[in-house]
Amino acid sequence: MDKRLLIVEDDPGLQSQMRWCFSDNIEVTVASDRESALTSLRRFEPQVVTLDLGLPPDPGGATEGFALLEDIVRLAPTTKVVVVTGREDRENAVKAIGMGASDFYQKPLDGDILTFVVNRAFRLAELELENRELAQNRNGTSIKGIVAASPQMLSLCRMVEKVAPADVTTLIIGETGTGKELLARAIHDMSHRADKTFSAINCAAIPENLLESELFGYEKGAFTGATQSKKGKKGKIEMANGGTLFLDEIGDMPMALQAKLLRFLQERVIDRVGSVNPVQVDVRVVCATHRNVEDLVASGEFREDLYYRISEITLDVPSVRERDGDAMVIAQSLLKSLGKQLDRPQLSFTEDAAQAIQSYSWPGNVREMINKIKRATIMAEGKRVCASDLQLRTDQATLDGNVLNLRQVREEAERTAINHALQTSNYNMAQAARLLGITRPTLYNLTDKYKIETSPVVSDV
Ligand SMILES: Nc1ncnc2c1ncn2[C@@H]1O[C@H](COP(=O)(O)OP(=O)(O)OP(=O)(O)O)[C@@H](O)[C@H]1O
Repeated sequence: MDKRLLIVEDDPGLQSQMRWCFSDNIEVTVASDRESALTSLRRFEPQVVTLDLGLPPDPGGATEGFALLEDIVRLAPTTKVVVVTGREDRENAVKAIGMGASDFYQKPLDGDILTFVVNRAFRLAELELENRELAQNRNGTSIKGIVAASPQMLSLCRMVEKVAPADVTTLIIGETGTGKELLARAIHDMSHRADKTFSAINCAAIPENLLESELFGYEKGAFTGATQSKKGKKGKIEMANGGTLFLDEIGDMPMALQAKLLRFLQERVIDRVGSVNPVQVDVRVVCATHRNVEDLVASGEFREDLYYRISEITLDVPSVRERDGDAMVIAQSLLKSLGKQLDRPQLSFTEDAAQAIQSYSWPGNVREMINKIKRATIMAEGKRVCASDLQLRTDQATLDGNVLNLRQVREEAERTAINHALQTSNYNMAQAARLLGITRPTLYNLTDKYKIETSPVVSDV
């Protein structure tokens, strides 16, 4: 920091004495009255001002000095003002501090003490500047894996940073692909449990009859006849002991298991399947769902008491279309990382591609972006990804002169919807079927009929 000091002093003798107190690394300017002091303040922007309160036209009083102090605090609030008063003038010194001066110095002049006080003011100004710069630079987020620039997402990230160290049960809600699991991991990584296990289970992906033993484990001999039961096995809850348990798609948890989970959350003990000896477990629970849990409670599909237990804190992750400017920022970052991964590091978006990215509604959020940009990275010719490489067309086939009949329109619509559901659900057939409102076998029939790929083009990012 270039140090600049303004000395406001009307006595020419004192002015030059004060000048001599400061080493060469401080640029010193002197002013004798309020007007010239304000001119210097504007021109040199000193970090520190020493201000003699007794200025003309009231050199015996302090009115002009106080008026100037008020001006400085108003015009340059970060400037540190050291008020210089007479020996017996404690009262005015205290008043000046109350008005915003950072320190005071009492005459007669003692070079060592004045230098000490002024250097301390410079140090304070420097620390405050560093602090402001740090605060300003926090326009991104330090959460690993999260690319965000929108105020909506940045404020959510700040919340995550606050929630993480507190051992509260947290519910993360938001549309599919918005980053709920990423945030759950961030909560774990930023908590005091970070060096212990993060154990995740997707309640929608595991058949109901297996979910209980997956979660709670089972005791030796629990399932008569089953070979694996000879040994017994710890469930995900026990495996997370000391760490964090992430229950994804909690809204899909079967009713019977909801009661058992509630008991665990209340008493922090679990009963393995086939066991009568409860096991004490210390885990932090983070849940996520893309479903509206309040609606599920209203329709009787989710226990109200469990809902209150899991949502001590609720984090609502905005969809990509609700984040101002994030679609483009995330797309650029994905193009860079996928380009590197797929050996096409020079790729950039054309203007029409950028336009398409910003106007598309991204119903599958970041996961859909990954799939679309991965495809475009592979398909792009030359060094530019254009809108057609992204395949963001939303226009439906209509009965114009180019369409044969209603069956063709219907098939086209079905094909588009299925592709969309598969990409949105990251090719999870059960989830895609649910999105489409059909059964899994029907979805398989349709993907066979339309020869639609049931797995992504290349492996995940
Ligand atoms: N802000 C982001 N920046 C970069 N990548 C992101 C961001 N948000 C999510 N992702 C990536 O998008 C993909 C989907 O994220 P994640 O699995 O956390 O979403 P989700 O909300 O849990 O989805 P679902 O509800 O379908 O389980 C992951 O590969 C994740 O790394």
